[in-house]
Amino acid sequence: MSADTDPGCGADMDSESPGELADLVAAINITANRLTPPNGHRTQRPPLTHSYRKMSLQERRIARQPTIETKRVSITDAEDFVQLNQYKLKNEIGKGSYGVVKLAYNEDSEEFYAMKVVSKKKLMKRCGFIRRFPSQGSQQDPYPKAVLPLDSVYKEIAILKKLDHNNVVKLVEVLDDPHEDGLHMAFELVTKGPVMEVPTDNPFTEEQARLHFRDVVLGIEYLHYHKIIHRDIKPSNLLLGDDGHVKIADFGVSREFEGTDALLSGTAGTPAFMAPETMTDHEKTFSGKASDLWAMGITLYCFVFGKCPFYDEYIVSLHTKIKKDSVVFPEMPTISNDLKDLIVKMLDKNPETRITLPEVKVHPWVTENGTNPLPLEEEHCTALELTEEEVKNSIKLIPSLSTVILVKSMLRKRSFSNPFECQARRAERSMSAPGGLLTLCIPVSSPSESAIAQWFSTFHTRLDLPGATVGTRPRSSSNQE
Ligand SMILES: Nc1ncnc2c1ncn2[C@@H]1O[C@H](COP(=O)(O)OP(=O)(O)OP(=O)(O)O)[C@@H](O)[C@H]1O
Repeated sequence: MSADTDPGCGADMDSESPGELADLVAAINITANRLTPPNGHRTQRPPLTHSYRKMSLQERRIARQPTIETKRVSITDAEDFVQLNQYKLKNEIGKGSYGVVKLAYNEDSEEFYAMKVVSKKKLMKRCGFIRRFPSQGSQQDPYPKAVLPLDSVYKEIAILKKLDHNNVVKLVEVLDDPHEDGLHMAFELVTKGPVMEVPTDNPFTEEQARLHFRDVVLGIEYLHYHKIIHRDIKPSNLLLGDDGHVKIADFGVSREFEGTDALLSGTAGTPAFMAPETMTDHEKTFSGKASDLWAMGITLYCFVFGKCPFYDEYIVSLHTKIKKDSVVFPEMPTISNDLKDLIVKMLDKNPETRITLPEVKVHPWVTENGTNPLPLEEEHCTALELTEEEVKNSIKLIPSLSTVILVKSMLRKRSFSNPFECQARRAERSMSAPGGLLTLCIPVSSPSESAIAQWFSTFHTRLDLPGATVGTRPRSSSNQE
């Protein structure tokens, strides 16, 4: 939704509703057993517990597949879908300011995705129109390059490609054929859609709000750690997955920064969620991190009251309220003093004294007085590691063709000698450096490929001896010794 046209407190989903989307996905009879149960309604969320959070943190340690970039696209229209390479595009499930989002079935992976479809021509026209009518007397380009709509989509793609976190939506594939108008972005499907439509008469309980807010905190910590300011945090950009976890979406106005924080200027995002310091004149810079924290505070308020704390249908009056008015807590529903304390600290008009993310993480409301701490930054933000299971099954992770050739050769020759080394070199080395040569004889009757590879990988990593040569003998000869 565009920042210029809507203060952002209204619901902006006019396509399939979240419950309908889950039903729709489940109803499509292709891979029913792999999909969301038909009753994907909000009230059916699985209970979230602390151990659940621990489990998914371990799960996410497995690195995701990198985003695929496809430059050749074939599009054919069928009766009730459009075939786009391996994707069948079906119903529209959402609308953004730059295009629509469709449910897409990938015939290769047999999974559903959310396909954002953008018309490059329309985006170019939009900026062309603005370029033809510069504001009167202005010497400056009224639409600086960084915010050209098409550029901002490519910027969004560049950012999304780098991200791999449980609480951030994943961009799976970008299909961008220079000869086609449509730019397609396949995202993982987050079946329940926006976590909340604002305004609503059914806000979350404090417990529900805490669960979702903690996900947002982790997602934002990950983004800030990777030097990205989201700039448009609001409930409609927080998508709820089948597993009850929230994922941050829509990086259309995000910014990358260098150093410890972004020094931003100008307005971006959704007016009702914008921090007071962002509404000053354009030359003044402000902290990107602090502005994300403000938007998180407004979001938390929406979670428990179902409406924004500052609202006016006129942008100028809205800005005045955001800059001048104090936060008012309605009598109903009543919320705890800890939660009030957190919201007030997040909605501190002064970005210098506003609560920071590390402080939010240890706030008593967030941690339930320290009984439910959030993981440390290094536990969920740093580069992904192998899980114990992956190390155990290292045969599945053979990374290079040369390793595969090595194992195959060992199987064929029943020898652990290096197949890439020529006979002569091997002989030369064994003659010249007999002391450095280690020959191991192990009994092998009929080793399986995986057994040899597993043994080899364990042996290889433990031994770590340059020039070590490993040989095998048939069991019979070994038995004779
Ligand atoms: N990965 C996804 N899974 C499920 N639904 C999605 C997904 N991504 C987007 N949607 C749906 O499509 C809608 C539009 O998303 P999109 O990101 O295009 O627009 P937006 O959030 O309104 O942002 P903007 O207009 O600022 O680009 C979302 O509100 C959501 O309902």
